[in-house]
Amino acid sequence: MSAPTAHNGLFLGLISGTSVDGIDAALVHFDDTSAHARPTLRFGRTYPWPPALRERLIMLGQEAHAITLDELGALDVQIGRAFADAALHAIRDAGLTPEAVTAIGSHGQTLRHRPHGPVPFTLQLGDAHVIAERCGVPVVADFRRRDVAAGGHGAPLVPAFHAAVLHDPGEDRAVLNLGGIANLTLLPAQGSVRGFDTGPANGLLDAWCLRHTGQPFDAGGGFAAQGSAIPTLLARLLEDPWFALPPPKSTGRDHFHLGWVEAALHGQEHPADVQATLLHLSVRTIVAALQATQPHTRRLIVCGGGVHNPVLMAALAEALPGVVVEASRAHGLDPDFVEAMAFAWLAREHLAGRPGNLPAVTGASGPRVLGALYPA
Ligand SMILES: Nc1ncnc2c1ncn2[C@@H]1O[C@H](COP(=O)(O)OP(=O)(O)OP(=O)(O)O)[C@@H](O)[C@H]1O
Ligand SMILES: CC(=O)N[C@H]1[C@@H]2OC[C@@H](O2)[C@@H](O)[C@@H]1O[C@H](C)C(=O)O
Repeated sequence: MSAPTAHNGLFLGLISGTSVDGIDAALVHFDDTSAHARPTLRFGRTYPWPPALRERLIMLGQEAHAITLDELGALDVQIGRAFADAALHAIRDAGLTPEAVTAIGSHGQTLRHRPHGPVPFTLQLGDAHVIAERCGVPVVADFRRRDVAAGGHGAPLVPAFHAAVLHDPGEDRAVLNLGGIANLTLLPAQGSVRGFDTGPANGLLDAWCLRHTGQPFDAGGGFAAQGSAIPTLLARLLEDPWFALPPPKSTGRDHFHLGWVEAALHGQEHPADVQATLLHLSVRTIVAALQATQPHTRRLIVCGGGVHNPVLMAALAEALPGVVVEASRAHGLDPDFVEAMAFAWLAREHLAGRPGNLPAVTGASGPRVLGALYPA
């Protein structure tokens, strides 16, 4: 079989994000071979995790849960199988066969993200050999570690894709991903792209909501709307020194988890008020970061699951008078599949031999081709 090239058109992006809410699959067509080719989402769907595997992943992501080497090895394969199943379903559900797909870009599942310290690392599992074997399609995977090896955070990676498809020379824009963690991409009309994580978003909202209502997420923001933010709690949470760090910066659920919230509670708080406080924590940290880094932003383009939370979206718009706050759909990008599309794009950049990272975003010492190729 000949090696895949960036000249072929259809790529499949796969990711499970920090919310572990499902495996997003996006079949993306690119209209030419350049990095700025227009991507079209041909098919996007989120496939559920096997419930026991999801439960274990959430538990492992929350705090310092111990894991044996045996379990780690098995998890890598189990996640790889779940990703392969999602890929095969997506290809079939789109009415295609694997031969139609040039390559799969698989992010895998982040289990730990520790880009600081004497031995910086980031760990995504989901054995790409298993995906290539089961799908019969070349896979590009392990996108973050080369950037970390080059002194970067290995995250966020999606700003390069945002820049390729959403930059407008006529206005200062920003793109906000409201995932488990929130991250911003700054797209000034002129000047270089920047991007960084701003802190927790849906991850904490989901965890608190599950504990107090039994529901996996706060559908429509109804639970938060029953309460009011508690100013003293909000102030205590904002004291976390991570928020004051300058970019480049990235974080994960191993930092912002339920234990982190509990450490700031007195115990008398009404659960709905805590939910509202966590929602406003996301808004405050996003808005503060945007105002500090690109104060003249005209348009904030929002993607990620948080666009479906009207309470969160309204609070953001209210905190940003003069800024157009809109979901990415207004720009032809389904907000639920922007990240998966980005990993389809990153696979394509790998095959083209082009760097996928932006050193100004991740802090890496230079541009690097990201990921490794696992042949079909
Ligand atoms: N109808 C809704 N109402 C409120 N929140 C919603 C709704 N639909 C989705 N969400 C939120 O979006 C989350 C999923 O978002 P998304 O898939 O963007 O996260 P992720 O990709 O896992 O995170 P990350 O970008 O940090 O990796 C859900 O866990 C939930 O909190
Ligand atoms: C280590 C890791 O998985 N980070 C995620 C997480 O989820 C959102 C934010 O934190 C972002 O930094 C990143 O994901 C997206 C896909 C990115 O790399 O741009």
